[in-house]
Amino acid sequence: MEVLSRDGAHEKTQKYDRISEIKDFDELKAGVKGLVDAGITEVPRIFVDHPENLQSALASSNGHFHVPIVDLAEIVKDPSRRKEVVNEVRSASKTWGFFQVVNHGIPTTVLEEMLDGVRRFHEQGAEEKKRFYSRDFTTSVAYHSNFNLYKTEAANWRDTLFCVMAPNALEAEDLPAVCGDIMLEFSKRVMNLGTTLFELLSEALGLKPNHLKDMECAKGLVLLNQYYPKCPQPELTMGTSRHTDSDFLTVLLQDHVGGLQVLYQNQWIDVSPVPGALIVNIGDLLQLISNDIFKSSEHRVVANNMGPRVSVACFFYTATPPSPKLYGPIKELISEGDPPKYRETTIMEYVSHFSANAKGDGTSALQQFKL
Ligand SMILES: O=C(O)CCC(=O)C(=O)O
Ligand SMILES: [Fe+2]
Repeated sequence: MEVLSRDGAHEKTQKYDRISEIKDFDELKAGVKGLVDAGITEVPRIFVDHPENLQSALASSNGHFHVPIVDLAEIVKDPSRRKEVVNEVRSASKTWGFFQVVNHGIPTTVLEEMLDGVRRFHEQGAEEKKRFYSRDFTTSVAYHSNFNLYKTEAANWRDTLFCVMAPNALEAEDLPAVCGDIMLEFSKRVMNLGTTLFELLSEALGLKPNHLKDMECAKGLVLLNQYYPKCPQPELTMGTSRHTDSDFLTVLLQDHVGGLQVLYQNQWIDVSPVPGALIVNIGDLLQLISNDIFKSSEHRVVANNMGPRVSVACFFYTATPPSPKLYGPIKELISEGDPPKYRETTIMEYVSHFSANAKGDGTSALQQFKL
């Protein structure tokens, strides 16, 4: 018998044939939802996380801190308020890397119908979903559980429907029938909101309103339609392990269940559901091009036994087809006193490093691009 290392992680992976259990799970093509539907009452060991991750998950959320809320109606009603809104966006993007937006122009009915559509997709028959099951991220539509299933030490209690909505327009018939129409409607509106957000973020960096848009930050949109089934032992696993987002910017729609947390001043703070609001967070690529002025913050989702929980993470970046553009710290933000902190990269190169490192332990791929 192999002598086990004292390192708990190693010990855990050596005690059983983890890869073959992962394969068995993956080959069912029914996700975590499939396990729950099959009536499991215990979390299978491929999902069981390290005690240190779970302990801090339970001891979280200090009521002193709240993610900032930015009211976008101000800039429509009274253009003279724009400067104050830009200041709020700057301050939130530098410190939290997260804020919520209200009065963002997307009707609540569209948000609710989108969440319902994602729920319908994940709750339809297993056979229907299986047709979309894939780990090929160069396709436009793929359903799977845990994009990094074969890399992490603990799988997450989550299934995902991945859809590349822009720059190449999809037709309703390319998308799952139960949610295609609402995805197209929702994406169109999120693209419009993205334009407004990138204008505000450009101004917050002291640049012309079109700067980030002209760099094609708002050109590509990927939807990660997340489904977190009710978990029989939420104290043993995570919904989404700690991570930063690899994109420029994420607009996140969450339902009423809660469980999203952001790391702020070394504490996990709940990003509580606010009816009708959308969450906005800075991704790694925006941290890179802003030369660390904006912060891509770690966040995670705890598992729950109230579920299911549904969310839609809208990633702004051009993933498919890959953009040949090189991205580095923006020239206008660089001076003798503020030299570039990162080397240039393409989105594809960055995302490849990110995925290779997506082990669920919060290690940032940005470090590898530091000068
Ligand atoms: O489900 C959520 O609220 C967050 C998901 C997330 O962080 C992601 O997809 O990157
Ligand atoms: Fe995320």
